[in-house]
Amino acid sequence: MLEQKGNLFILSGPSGVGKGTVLDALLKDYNDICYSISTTTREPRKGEVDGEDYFFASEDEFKSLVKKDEFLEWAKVHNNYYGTPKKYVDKTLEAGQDVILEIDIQGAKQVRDKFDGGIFIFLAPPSLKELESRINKRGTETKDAIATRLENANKELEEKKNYDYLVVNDQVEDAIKKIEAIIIAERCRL
Ligand SMILES: Nc1ncnc2c1ncn2[C@@H]1O[C@H](COP(=O)(O)OP(=O)(O)OP(=O)(O)O)[C@@H](O)[C@H]1O
Ligand SMILES: Nc1nc2c(ncn2[C@@H]2O[C@H](COP(=O)(O)O)[C@@H](O)[C@H]2O)c(=O)[nH]1
Repeated sequence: MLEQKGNLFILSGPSGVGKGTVLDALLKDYNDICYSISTTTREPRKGEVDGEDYFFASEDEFKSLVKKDEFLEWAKVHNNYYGTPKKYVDKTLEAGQDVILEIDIQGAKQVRDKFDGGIFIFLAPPSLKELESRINKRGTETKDAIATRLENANKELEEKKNYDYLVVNDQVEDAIKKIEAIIIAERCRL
């Protein structure tokens, strides 16, 4: 068979919809898809590990990486900076391995503009009420931060029309199955 580059999958959707939950479960089944660890200026949450969940950086460090053009995309999301390290993505795809990004909607837009052939999956909540309940239940944000995330979610949901696939995260297991089906189908694409 001819040497082939890997596929770039982009999983996006509003905060609290369950991107992390779905992706963690998916990656347990798929050890041949590489998760790109983002850099962020957000404070680590309890239990989060530097270099596993995120590369945690100061705002100065982040801005210096932006200046050096180290990010495939970056954005200010809910008052913190987040970016996808470019070198990791390039080198992994070149090696023929698939990569998945879990990023916000602004970042996904940048990848769409810059990268040819990405596969964009929008993860949507069954309702805004359910989204609010999930963020509240997670309990990792302050009241103000939750309000910002929900306000942003209203606008973000309008973006789903620009994606290749729409997956509603009602039951985690069903959402995982649908994303697995997308990955398999894309791997068979001629
Ligand atoms: N299908 C589901 N049904 C009920 N609860 C869910 C479902 N999917 C995820 N959750 C819960 O919703 C909360 C938010 O999920 P998660 O942290 O994965 O969202 P996220 O989209 O990654 O958020 P963020 O963008 O803020 O990082 C978690 O407490 C998670 O357990
Ligand atoms: N544009 C980017 N968005 C990213 C990246 N990594 C994560 N994210 C998104 O940020 C929000 C908040 O995440 P949280 O961990 O603080 O809850 C969420 O929508 C993530 O998908 C990135 O590299 N670029």
